[in-house]
This record gives sequence, structure tokens and C-alpha cells, in this order.
Amino acid sequence: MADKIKDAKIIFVVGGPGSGKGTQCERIVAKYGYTHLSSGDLLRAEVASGSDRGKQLQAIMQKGELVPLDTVLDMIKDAMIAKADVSKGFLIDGYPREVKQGEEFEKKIGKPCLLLYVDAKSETMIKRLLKRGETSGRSDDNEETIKKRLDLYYKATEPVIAFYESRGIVKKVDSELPVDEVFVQVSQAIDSLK
Ligand SMILES: Nc1ncnc2c1ncn2[C@H]1C[C@H](O)[C@@H](COP(=O)(O)OP(=O)(O)O)O1
Ligand SMILES: [Mg+2]
Repeated sequence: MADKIKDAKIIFVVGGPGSGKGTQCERIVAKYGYTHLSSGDLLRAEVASGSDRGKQLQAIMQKGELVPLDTVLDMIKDAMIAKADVSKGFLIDGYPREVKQGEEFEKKIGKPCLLLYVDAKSETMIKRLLKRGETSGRSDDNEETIKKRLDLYYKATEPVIAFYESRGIVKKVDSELPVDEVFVQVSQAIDSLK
């Protein structure tokens, strides 16, 4: 089964909370037909299902912490296999959150051809998340949890970018710009893959 996804194009989309990963992924899906898999969305769907696993996940996410590595990876892999026949490639949004997650992903699934680094200042991310929190219904879009998520991003996730820099596959886009202008940079990064 996993063979089906071995040759698929895989893009890691990495950036802080509220940097604009989901927004840019939506555009990529529309233009390039990639499949968008947000680890956060997959986890929130599990929470919404009301399963026991979902209840455990909710408690962790509400604290702004990372859920166990194997849980997220299994969910991503299942979702990739389900879409393998119809997908031109995969956008893995919000994963890896730490270097170890990237290593495990490569062992169990495959290597990314690009890491799209969606970069914004922390003040910008906080502002966007507080605004998003007015309507998102996300229990982690509150001031206290946002601060923890940002701390964890700088501590655990920025090293992921450095790790893939050394492999030469990181493309950074300036997500301080308006969405359309960010997407111009995103498109250039994806077009240069072919
Ligand atoms: N370039 C941009 N300029 C202004 N607002 C943006 C933006 N990119 C995203 N946003 C808005 C949309 C959302 O309400 C909020 C967070 O964006 P998001 O795509 O949900 O971020 P992420 O998925 O990285 O957490 O910011
Ligand atoms: Mg998102």
C-alpha cells in the first residue's frame, strides 16, 4: 500500500502558527491540484469525532503542546494512501514540528522535494491568530495558548528549517506581504520543481 505514495511529490509546509500556511495551501490546491493535508486539521477532525483518542488529543492541543509523534504520522500516512491515486502531490502542512518528526516521516513515508518556509514576524502571527480566534472556534486561538505555541515553534520547529537548509530544499516566502503576493513567491518555488 505504502508503495503507492513512494514516488509522489511531497512538500513540507512549515511556518509559525498564523503565518499563513493554510491560506497558501488552499491556493496551491486550486492551482496545482495537490492534496492538502494539515496535521492540525486531521487532529481536530479526530477530536470532533468524539473518540477516546480524540479526547486525549484535545487535552494536549488545548495546552499548546505537541501530540505523540506516531499518532500524527499514522494519520498523515493513512490520508496520503487514501488519496494516492488522484493526487499530483502532497502538501504536508504543519508537519514536521520538530526534527525527529521529519526523520520519522522519511523513514515511514518518503523524502520531501521542497520545504516551503512561510515566514512572518511573531507580532504579525499573534495579530492574525487573535483575529482568526474571533471566528475559528479553535480552542487554541487564545492569547495564552498562542504564546505557548509560538515559544514551541521557535524552540522545536525552527531547527527543522535549518535541518533541511543543509539539504538545499528550503524556499522561504515572505508572508508579511498580502496573500496574493506571497502566492507569487510560492508559485515560483513550485514551478521550479519541474
Ligand atoms: N499574507 C497574509 N496577509 C494577511 N493575512 C493573512 C495572510 N496569510 C494568512 N492570513 C490570515 C488568514 C488567517 O485568518 C490567519 C492565519 O492564517 P492561516 O493560513 O490559518 O495560518 P496557519 O495555517 O499558518 O496557522 O491569517
Ligand atoms: Mg493552519
